[in-house]
Amino acid sequence: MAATKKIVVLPGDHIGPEITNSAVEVLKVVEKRRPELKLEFEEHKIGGASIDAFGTPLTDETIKACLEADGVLLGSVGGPEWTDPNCRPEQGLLKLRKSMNVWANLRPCNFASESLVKCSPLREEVAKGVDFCVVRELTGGCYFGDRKEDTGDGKACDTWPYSVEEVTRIARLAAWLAKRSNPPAPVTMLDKANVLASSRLWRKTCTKVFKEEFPELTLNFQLIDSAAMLVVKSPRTLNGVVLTDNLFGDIISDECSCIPGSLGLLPSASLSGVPQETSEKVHCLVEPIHGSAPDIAGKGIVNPIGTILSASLLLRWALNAPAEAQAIDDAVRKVLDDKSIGGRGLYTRDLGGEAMTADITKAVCEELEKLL
Ligand SMILES: NC(=O)C1=CN([C@@H]2O[C@H](COP(=O)(O)OP(=O)(O)OC[C@H]3O[C@@H](n4cnc5c(N)ncnc54)[C@H](O)[C@@H]3O)[C@@H](O)[C@H]2O)C=CC1
Ligand SMILES: CC(C)CC(=O)C(=O)O
Ligand SMILES: [Mg+2]
Repeated sequence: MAATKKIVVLPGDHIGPEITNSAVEVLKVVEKRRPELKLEFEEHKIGGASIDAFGTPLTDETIKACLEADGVLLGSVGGPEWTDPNCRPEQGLLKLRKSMNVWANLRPCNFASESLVKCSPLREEVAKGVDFCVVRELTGGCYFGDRKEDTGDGKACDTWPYSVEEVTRIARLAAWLAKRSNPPAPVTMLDKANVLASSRLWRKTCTKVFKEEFPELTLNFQLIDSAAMLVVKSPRTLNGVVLTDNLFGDIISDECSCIPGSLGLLPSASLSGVPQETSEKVHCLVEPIHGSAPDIAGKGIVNPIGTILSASLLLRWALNAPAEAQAIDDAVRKVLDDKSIGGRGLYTRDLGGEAMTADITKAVCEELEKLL
């Protein structure tokens, strides 16, 4: 009999439940067509929903469930209604990442379908062929450094700590990813080494790791401000692996989402190690890269593709089911390429179309049924 895999689902706030519902529907199709992959879904609260129910953005019970699970699927947290700086929805997500020790956040940026090139605000010849993966350090840096709130003295402060150990492990993971490509992909590290001490530690550590352990790989350095310019001017120069810290990775990946056309398209997977490289349990948390989009919540118009592709990453990284993950990617591509709808694919409003969240989800499920 197939061993049941437990997936913890954390819908979160605003559009969170809409997008996790879509991804769970898609995963249920996989389960239906692959009886050897038995999935059990267990839902918990996080963020504002948890504050409202329990007075805290993340309970110990939810952390325990996530640590015991085979994988965690998160929607999004946050919203303007939670205003207490000492009890914010986002603190729940940061605490979850730290508790699961998921220090590596992989954010692939490419075209889920080549037909999307025409949705890019960039000219076609600039946008086409973009294919890189942002490897963002996720449990260090200024999101986790000591901070001081303004307590009425008109002063606030955030700190930006990194250790050689934290940089070494993410550098090795980026190199491991780069080596999986044929030919091996170049790695571009983004930092602010002309100003920040933590960035200089990153450069020194990455240079050492690549020179001593991966001399066959190319490691380029790019300052983060000019990298932000390259993302819109010549994004293919970043093709390969883009290695960067927590804050820079957060910001640049939202900018990168404009290349394929919408923040709603891009998935992410956060890992506590490389599953193929260790016998220890690797925790895996998947989520779209966007936030809780309060401006469009509850209208049925959210683009669910970033979350559906996150479910694909869950199959790939947490459940060792690469063929099923590929089938989801292929189903998404078919839906985006479906010319039967006004001759231009099935798109939600963020991509200039009229499809509802439910239309996209249903179409992906139907295509997936045919593929599996
Ligand atoms: N991982 C998480 O849970 C994250 C949570 N947040 C939180 O989300 C809240 C809103 O933040 P914003 O800055 O507005 O960022 P956001 O990512 O929620 O939205 C930015 C813009 O993109 C649009 N958008 C986002 N996802 C979309 C989708 N799937 N389909 C169509 N359009 C989409 C929104 O409608 C909005 O206009 C804040 O409380 C923030 O802290 C922000 C980023 C990540
Ligand atoms: C804690 C967050 C809301 C961080 C964020 O914006 C992200 O991970 O994309
Ligand atoms: Mg973000």
